[in-house]
Amino acid sequence: MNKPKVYIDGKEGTTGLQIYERLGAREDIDLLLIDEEKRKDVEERKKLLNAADLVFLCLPDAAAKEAVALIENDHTRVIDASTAHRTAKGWVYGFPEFYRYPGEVIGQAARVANPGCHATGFLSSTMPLVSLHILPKDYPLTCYSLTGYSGGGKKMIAEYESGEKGKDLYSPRIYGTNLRHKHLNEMRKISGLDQPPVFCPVVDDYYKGMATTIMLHNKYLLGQPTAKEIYHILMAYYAGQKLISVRYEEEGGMLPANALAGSDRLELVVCGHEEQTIVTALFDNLGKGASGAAVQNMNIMLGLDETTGLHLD
Ligand SMILES: NC(=O)C1=CN([C@@H]2O[C@H](COP(=O)(O)OP(=O)(O)OC[C@H]3O[C@@H](n4cnc5c(N)ncnc54)[C@H](OP(=O)(O)O)[C@@H]3O)[C@@H](O)[C@H]2O)C=CC1
Ligand SMILES: CC(=O)N[C@@H](CCC(=O)OP(=O)(O)O)C(=O)O
Repeated sequence: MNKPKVYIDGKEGTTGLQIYERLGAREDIDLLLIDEEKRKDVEERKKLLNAADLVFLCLPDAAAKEAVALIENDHTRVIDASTAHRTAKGWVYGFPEFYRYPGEVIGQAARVANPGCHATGFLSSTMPLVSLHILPKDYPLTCYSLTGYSGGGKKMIAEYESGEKGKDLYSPRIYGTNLRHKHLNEMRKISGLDQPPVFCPVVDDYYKGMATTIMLHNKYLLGQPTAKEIYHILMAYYAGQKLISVRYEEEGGMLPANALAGSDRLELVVCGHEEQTIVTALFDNLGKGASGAAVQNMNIMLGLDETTGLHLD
C-alpha cells in the first residue's frame, strides 16, 4: 500500500520543526521535503502542496491563507496551525477530545484548524463545564494564561535569547492588554459561552510550557458544586483519554507553568474548596498547544492510533 505523502509548509519555524521532529523517523508516512533555498518559493510550494495527501501549515496567518489558495485539487487535506481558519466555515476545530467519535469528524475532514495554544488551555476546562450546563453560558469568566517565550515563534525566541536583552525580559510580561487577543474568537465559539472571557496572557523568561487558569465562584454554578465535585465532573468527562488527565490539588502546592514542557499531554489541575475553584491546564505550547496536537490530528485523519509518534511522558 502507498504511504500517505505529508508536507510541512513552514518546516523551519518553531512549530514546523517540532512537527518534523515527531514525524522524521516514522515509516508509516512519506515526508515530502522542499529544497532549503526554495522554501518560500510560491511555485515550488504549490507543487508540494498539491503533491501531498496531507499538509501542515506552520506559517503566519497570511501565508497560511495563501497556501490554502494554492491547493488546486480535491485530495490534499490540510491541518493549519495558524489562527487563520479556526472559526472559518468548512473547517473542523481540531480538538479531538471534544468529539465522541473524533474519527468521524476530524478523521473525515479535509480541512482541520489546529487550536491556539492559550485557547487549548482555556477550552480544556471551560468547554466541558459549559456543555454539561455546570457553567452558565452568561458567566462573566476571566482567565489568565502563562506561556514560555517560544509561544511567540522565531522572532520572540531571538529577542529572549539575545545577549543584549533588556531588563523587561527578565520578568513576566502581561501582554494582549488591548483585551483583543487573537484567540478570543475561538475561545467564545468553541466554549459555547455568550461572551469571551476577560483574558490576560503573560509571557515569561523560560522556553516552553503553559499554565492557563480559570477562576470560579461556586455559588454561581449549576448545583453549586464544590471544587472536589468539579474535579470529579472533569475526570468523568475525560475518562479514557490518552492525552488529557485531571487531578485535584489537595495540598495547596505550587503549579509550575513548565510542568509538562516536553510532553504532548495536558493535565487539568483543580484547586479550591466549597466556595471557590480554580482550574489550571498545564501543557506545552509546542506540544498539545501546537505541534503535538497537529500530529494527533494527522494520526486521526490517517486512521492511525492518535498517539503515534507523540511524547506521552
Ligand atoms: N510557537 C507556538 O507555540 C505556536 C505557534 N502557533 C502558530 O503556528 C504558526 C507558526 O508559528 P511559529 O512556528 O511559532 O512561527 P515561526 O516564526 O517560528 O515560524 C514560521 C515559519 O514560517 C516561515 N514563513 C513565513 N512566511 C512564509 C512563506 N510565505 N512561505 C513559506 N514559509 C514562510 C518562516 O520563515 P523564516 O524562518 O524565514 O522566518 C518561519 O520559518 C503561526 O501561525 C503561529 O501563530 C500555534 C500554536 C503555538
Ligand atoms: C508568547 C506569545 O506571543 N504567544 C502567542 C501565541 C501565539 C500562538 O501560538 O497563536 P496561534 O496559535 O493563534 O497562532 C500570542 O499570544 O499571540
